[in-house]
Amino acid sequence: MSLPNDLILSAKDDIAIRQDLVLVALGKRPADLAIRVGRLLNVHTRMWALDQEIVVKGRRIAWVGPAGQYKGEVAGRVHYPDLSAVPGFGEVHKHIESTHLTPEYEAALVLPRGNTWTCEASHEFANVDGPNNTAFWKTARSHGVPHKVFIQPGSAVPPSGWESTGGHYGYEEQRGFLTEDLSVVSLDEVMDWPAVWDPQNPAYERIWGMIRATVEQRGVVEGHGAGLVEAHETSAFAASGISSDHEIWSFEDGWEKINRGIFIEIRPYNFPEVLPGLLERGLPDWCNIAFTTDDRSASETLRIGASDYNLRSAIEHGVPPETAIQCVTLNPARHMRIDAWVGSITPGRYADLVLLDDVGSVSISAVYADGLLVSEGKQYLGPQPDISWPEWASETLNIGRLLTAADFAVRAPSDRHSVQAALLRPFHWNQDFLTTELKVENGEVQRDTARKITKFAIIDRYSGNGKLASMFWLGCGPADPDTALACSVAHDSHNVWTVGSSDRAMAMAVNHLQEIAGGWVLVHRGEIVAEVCYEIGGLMTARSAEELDREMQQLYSAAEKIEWMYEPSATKIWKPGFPETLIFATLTCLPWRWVFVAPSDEVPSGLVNVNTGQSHPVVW
Ligand code: HPA
Ligand SMILES: [Mn+2]
Repeated sequence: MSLPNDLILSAKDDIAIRQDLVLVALGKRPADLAIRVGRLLNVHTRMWALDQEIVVKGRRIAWVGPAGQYKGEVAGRVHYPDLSAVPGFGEVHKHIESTHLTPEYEAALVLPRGNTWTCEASHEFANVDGPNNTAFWKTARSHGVPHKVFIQPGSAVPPSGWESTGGHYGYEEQRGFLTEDLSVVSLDEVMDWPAVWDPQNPAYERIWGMIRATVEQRGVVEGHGAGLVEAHETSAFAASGISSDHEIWSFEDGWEKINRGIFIEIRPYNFPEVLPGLLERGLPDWCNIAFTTDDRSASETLRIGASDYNLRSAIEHGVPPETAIQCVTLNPARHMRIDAWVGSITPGRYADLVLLDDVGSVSISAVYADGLLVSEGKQYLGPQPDISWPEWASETLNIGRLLTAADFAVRAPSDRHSVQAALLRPFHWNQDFLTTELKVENGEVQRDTARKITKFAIIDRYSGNGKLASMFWLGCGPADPDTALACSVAHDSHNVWTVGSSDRAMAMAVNHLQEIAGGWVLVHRGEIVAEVCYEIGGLMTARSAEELDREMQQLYSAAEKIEWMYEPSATKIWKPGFPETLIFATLTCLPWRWVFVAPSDEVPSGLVNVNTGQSHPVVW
């Protein structure tokens, strides 16, 4: 009798799998494997049980209990007497796109680090190709990859009412996604807060349509509540039906939200500000807390780890290991309503185990996912399919023409020797943009490197009409002459951005970016000195983490030869040196106000206030 392959979760297949598991659990049908471990953490009781056996059929757990007591037949047995088994680690909020690897290579990177399932916050790829987003995220799993991706279609598609991208989601789209199969579980981070509270906002109908479709299908509405801390704001955030927040930047932020029923998803770089307060208060119940990655590049993951790093860091901050393990397993699984499939080592769930030789330091000896031994140490042993991604995934930059230096000129009103100019910084969260006076030469407004003022441009990569907007930014970009950096990762619309000390270098960088179908291009003193290919969606590459890291290291070393301008800004993730975090400087969600977007009829200059809808010329 053939069983479904149990890869893409459908209710029909799940029932067939469970009917078989019932008979295996009763010993009436044979099992495939018995994994005997020194001890096993039951995350439902937060207690260890000694000398346990996990009996596996197919990809699932059929039976768990004291070693030797299972009465059915078992085809194979393995025994790890000195290891502690904990459930596979899950990510409740992660943009796999930010690893910049396609899902089959993400799996090879994160499985050895204990991460066996991920709730993919997919507004990134969804803004590149909205119609194919769910198909994209099911492809690797359909090829048998044992890392499970639970798909969260993006509410931020497009991210604000003043942007248009490769996707446009509303009620009908979200209803369709949620009825496809069980792998689509929620609505990705609702983060356009003005579109939630303000009926006058142009995206109000669209956002509430997506929320309604999610509620209708009993999905989870995920949130992004950066800067919403005050009682009325957090009450409104919770009252909307938004169920979580991962933008927890302070203890007060997390405390105000968790006390209003909001599930808090804490990222490791926020641990120092958030965890001590929770521990000092002796928080007795951590079930409404998860630890999660959000965004982490392949290079950073190779350097510090994946979910294992999140767990290790929380333990180092004083969270008891067993409680911390619940925060990366059962808590996020329950929050996302997928705890029937992942989050614990119990019958019916996927056979995902992390075998630790030391719990406190999260030292991983081996990982099982779907009942398969997928890693020993850092060595990935699982399937590595060679997926030939279709053109809708690999040809996604549609600027439509080669650009010239003249395209980047900011022209002054006639007969002016100087103008007033609007300035933004990376992560400029002030009520107003900055203003300054800039010189005019031959009718064009000039940069002022001495005051760290350079030009930043956003190029529409979707319409094919080759439109772009340029303005002046403070405290970022290269000081060296004829130098520019271009990238096709521009959260969350993922147009193309470039920052540079000459219009010629900016045009050169963007034109080469078009040749490599997306990624990074660095031009130094008029020469292309480094490139990194993100050929899938302009966001990811179908290569190993190690291969991508080698290319990133070449970019970093070329960038070290350049003087990068810097001014502190509103967040600690903005640092001196190579401005890699500029990929996040084009966000248009909370807590931004004035933002720079690709030009449109509504916002021809690209400069708009997402709270008020007010736009403004970049010079006057
Ligand atoms: N919030 C909003 N957009 C994003 C994030 C985030 O945490 N990460 C990547 N895009
Ligand atoms: Mn967010």
